[in-house]
Amino acid sequence: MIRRLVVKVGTSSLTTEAGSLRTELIGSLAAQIAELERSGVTVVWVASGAVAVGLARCGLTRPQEPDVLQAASALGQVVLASGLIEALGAHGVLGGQILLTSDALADRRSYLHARTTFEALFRLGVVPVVNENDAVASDEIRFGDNDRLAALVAHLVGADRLLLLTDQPGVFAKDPRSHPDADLIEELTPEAASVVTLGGAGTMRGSGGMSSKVQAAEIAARSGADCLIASAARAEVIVDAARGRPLVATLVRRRRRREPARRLWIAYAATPQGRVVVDDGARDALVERGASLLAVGIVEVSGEFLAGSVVEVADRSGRLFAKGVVRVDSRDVRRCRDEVIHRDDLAILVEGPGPREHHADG
Ligand SMILES: Nc1ncnc2c1ncn2[C@@H]1O[C@H](COP(=O)(O)OP(=O)(O)O)[C@@H](O)[C@H]1O
Ligand SMILES: N[C@@H](CCC(=O)OP(=O)(O)O)C(=O)O
Repeated sequence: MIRRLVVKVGTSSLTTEAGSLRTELIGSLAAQIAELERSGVTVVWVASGAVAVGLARCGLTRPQEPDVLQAASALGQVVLASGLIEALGAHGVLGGQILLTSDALADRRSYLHARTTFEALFRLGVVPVVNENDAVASDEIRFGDNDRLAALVAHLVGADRLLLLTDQPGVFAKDPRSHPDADLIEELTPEAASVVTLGGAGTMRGSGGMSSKVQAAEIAARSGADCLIASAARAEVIVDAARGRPLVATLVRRRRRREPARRLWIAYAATPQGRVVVDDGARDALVERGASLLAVGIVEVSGEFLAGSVVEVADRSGRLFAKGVVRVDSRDVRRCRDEVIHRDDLAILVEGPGPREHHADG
């Protein structure tokens, strides 16, 4: 039995084509969350649909300019959160809303603040209903999709499991909408992932599609949580996923070690402002030995960035293998005598025996 669960339900499940809430499904999800809460499992409910609901209220459909989508979220979020909180209330559970932006988790201080608030809500027996703060998030700092947000929240609260509920029973070898005979992938190992083709969002309303769920599962796995991708419509899906009962779904197993939240943010939430290309020696030092990046190993710098920005790190063949926070402006990189990226600010994106095994959680 797990202790903490983050459940994320997508727009395609929570809203109808016409952009209203699916109240019956929401009621059933709320009943399951209430059942788990009563049996001592702490649940966070990440819910999408603010934009879809808001657009419908204005008589609009996607696609729209970003500012219109942000404005739509302002209309839709209150409806979405009230619908969910009311549904929880019908089962005797309190719900409270938390709206997050990626910089809230990037900055150490606000990360700790957010964590403290989640913990206080848990102590009060309140289920946090979470979404991105779409109305104020700028393009640069947006998570962009709630799958990733849910994975970073799973890390923040130390969840043992992340459950991504959508309109499909899991990840298929190909998009089941265009390939109805595609096989369901029961466990997404790196080998299995190599045969999967991920299409875009299934509906006009959903945004992330299956590829953002697979990326989110990877973040969860790296932060110590198993991830299940399953159908929101399957009866008792949340309860069965929490209790480890048999379930048609796609599982991505957790890795042995949790990574620090800041490094997960660098790897997955931050928008890179530039790129450095390094030689093979520097690549090996970073990946195999967990070293910091020194100027001597850098062969090319592209983009203009300031100290403190996140940049991509690629090898000579152009393969992106890390991201990190630079300590110098782009024009000073070559002259830098200290670390250009300190090892603590570096996220390695490829498998290797290196730094990830050595760092405690942040
Ligand atoms: N390989 C795949 N396996 C399963 N679904 C896929 C795959 N590739 C693309 N999809 C699409 O992803 C959709 C789910 O993503 P999305 O619409 O963003 O859902 P949500 O709103 O629940 O986040 C599915 O309806 C499906 O059409
Ligand atoms: N924050 C947005 C959700 C964006 C999103 O990730 O949607 P989905 O792919 O349906 O989970 C909203 O509430 O409309």
